[in-house]
Amino acid sequence: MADTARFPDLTDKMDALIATARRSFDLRLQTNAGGNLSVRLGAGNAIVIKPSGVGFAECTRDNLQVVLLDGTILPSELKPSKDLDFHLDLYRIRPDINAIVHCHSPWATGYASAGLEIPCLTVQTIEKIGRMPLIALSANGGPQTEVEISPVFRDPQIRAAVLANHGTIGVGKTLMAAQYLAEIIEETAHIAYVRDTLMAAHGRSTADLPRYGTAADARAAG
Ligand SMILES: O=C(CO)[C@@H](O)[C@@H](O)COP(=O)(O)O
Repeated sequence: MADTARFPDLTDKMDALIATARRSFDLRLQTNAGGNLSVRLGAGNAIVIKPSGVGFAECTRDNLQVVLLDGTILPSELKPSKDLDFHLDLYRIRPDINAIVHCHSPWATGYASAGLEIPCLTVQTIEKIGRMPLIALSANGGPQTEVEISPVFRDPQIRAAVLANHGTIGVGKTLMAAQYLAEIIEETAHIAYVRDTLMAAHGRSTADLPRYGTAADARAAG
């Protein structure tokens, strides 16, 4: 494990990442060895990231990877996540991002596989997320990389996105903030499916729905 002299918060950030990964696994946002998550170290120029091929429930202080923002991988028996490059690029272009949770949560990935952007249809989702763009697969039809992901997150308002046929990304100032977004994305996809199914069954259209927004919207409307 990299030395704590160089990164005094290393152990704390590793333990936070392990706890976040376990929470995702326990909530079934991510099973098997898919998905990945990372957190920026206090020094600012390095991150801790899940090792490639290791499941969220199997992350330990010994297998987590430390990588500098310039791409230098600190010595380890394992390799960092296959998605390392998009994680690093997001930290470089968005100083406000200190944590990233990427998972293949089923309801959201179902929407993403249907080519549908998940509607931010609850007041909480409007308030916490605002909009979660659907990001297309890479030009060769493979998983999205920083080429597709970074341009979307250059908008400082974007804190969540859905990857077509792949999964979701939540970013935040802390791992818990990013994790909460991963949970809200999944919950919103499930709620949207229930709403759309019930409306179709009752012959209703979204035109029948009331205008709504956040409490701030309501106050502003007077
Ligand atoms: O789905 C994808 C492809 O990028 C990844 O999230 C998934 O395979 C996990 O890869 P890693 O174990 O992080 O290397």
